This record gives sequence, C-alpha cells and structure tokens, in this order.
Amino acid sequence: MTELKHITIGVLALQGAFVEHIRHLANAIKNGQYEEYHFSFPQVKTPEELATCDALIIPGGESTAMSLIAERTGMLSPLMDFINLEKPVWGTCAGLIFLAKQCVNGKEGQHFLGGMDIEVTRNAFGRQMDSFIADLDFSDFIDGVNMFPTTFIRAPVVSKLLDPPGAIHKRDTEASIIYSKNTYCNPHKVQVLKLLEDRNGFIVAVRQGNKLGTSFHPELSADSRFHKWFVDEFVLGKSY
Ligand SMILES: NC(=O)CC[C@H](N)C(=O)O
Repeated sequence: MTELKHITIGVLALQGAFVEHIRHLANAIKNGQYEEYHFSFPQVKTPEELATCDALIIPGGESTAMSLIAERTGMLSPLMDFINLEKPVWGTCAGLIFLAKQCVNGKEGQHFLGGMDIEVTRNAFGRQMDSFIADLDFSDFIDGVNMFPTTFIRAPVVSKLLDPPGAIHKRDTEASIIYSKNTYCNPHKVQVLKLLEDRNGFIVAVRQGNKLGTSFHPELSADSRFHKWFVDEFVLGKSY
C-alpha cells in the first residue's frame, strides 16, 4: 500500500466564520478523487498550530477585531512569517482585508499582513443593511461554476492593484489583466478574477500566485465548489 500524503489546511480561528470554512473543506474533498491524501482541517489559534499548516484560510468576521486578537495572542508575526513561506493562503471578506497590504477606511492601529499587493476599501458597499446575495459566474476559472451564490456582508472591495516590490513596469490596465483559466498566471502580479459590472465595476476576487482574496463569503452558501477549487488549484495544484 502506498503511503498517504498528509495535507493540513488550517483555518484561522481567532474570530469570525471559521467553523463554516472547515465544514466546506470537509465536504469539498468528499466529492473528489483524493484517495492518495489524508487531509486535516484544524482551527488555528496558536503559532504551534499554524506551524503544522500547509495552507491557511483567513475567514470573514471583523478585520479590526481579528487584527487586535492576533496582536494580543502573539499571532501577528507568525502569520506574517507564514505568508513569507509562500504557502497558499485564502482570505474571505475580513480575511481579505487582513491579507492586504493597504486599506482605506481602516481603524487606527489596525494591522495588515501584506500578503497581497492590493489596497482594499472596507465597507465599500455601505452598511449592514446594504448586504446582498448575488449569483456569480466563475466559469472563467472554475469549470462549470456559472451560478454560484455569493454573500456580501459589509464587504470590502479591492480598490487598487499595487505593483509588487521590485516591479519595473507600471501595471497593465485593468481590462488586460482579467484572469481566466486560459491566461498565463503570472505569480508575481495581482490578477483580477471577478469584478461586478453592475456595481461600479468593483473588484471582488483577486489572485496573486498562491494567494487568493474574495470580498464575499463562499463558506456561507450551500455550495462547496469554491472550496474544492481552492484545494485543487492552490493547495494541490501548481506550485509557485
Ligand atoms: N463580513 C465581513 O467579513 C465584514 C468585514 C468587516 N466589514 C471588516 O471590516 O472587517
């Protein structure tokens, strides 16, 4: 019998919707061909737990609280170190804010991990009352997923794509960097996965190499295909 490959995808559990992510991860690998793997999806609260992870999800919640708890529990620099290890990381909503380099409407003293070369704007769609659900077409990058229910709750948007450190050329125009599965994915640049044409063209999903950021919460839908894509494409797939 061949030995199973152990893969640990942690979910940062300082605050927010971490339980939902774990449920979706467990569900996502039921529908695949993963006989050669043994997966664990631990809640991550300590540097020791983080050190066991091959990949990390940072959930939605409240980015100011998450930053404060990370600081108080000594998790801030282990998280920054983890990002520098070039392991796959996915931030959803508050997690996207935490993962960003810069933020508009941030709170004084709020920390950012700087794992993606983006500026985010917090609460870009307005208040809690302006939260909404939209069926989005992700079939450009996830096969067959053309009606995915996405939930936006006081969601941020990506308001600027920043040049990675050391970049020589100025960034291309937005239109030319829209990502699809047929496009070569430059691991150093931020690529737009999804923007909302009917809402100011707001950018709501981006990728930079093995980092993924989404404004919305795929973990709050009943559909695990987005999580399956993260596992297949970012954790088991191409390595950057
Ligand atoms: N649903 C969410 O994660 C909301 C994010 C929240 N507005 C923040 O700034 O952290």
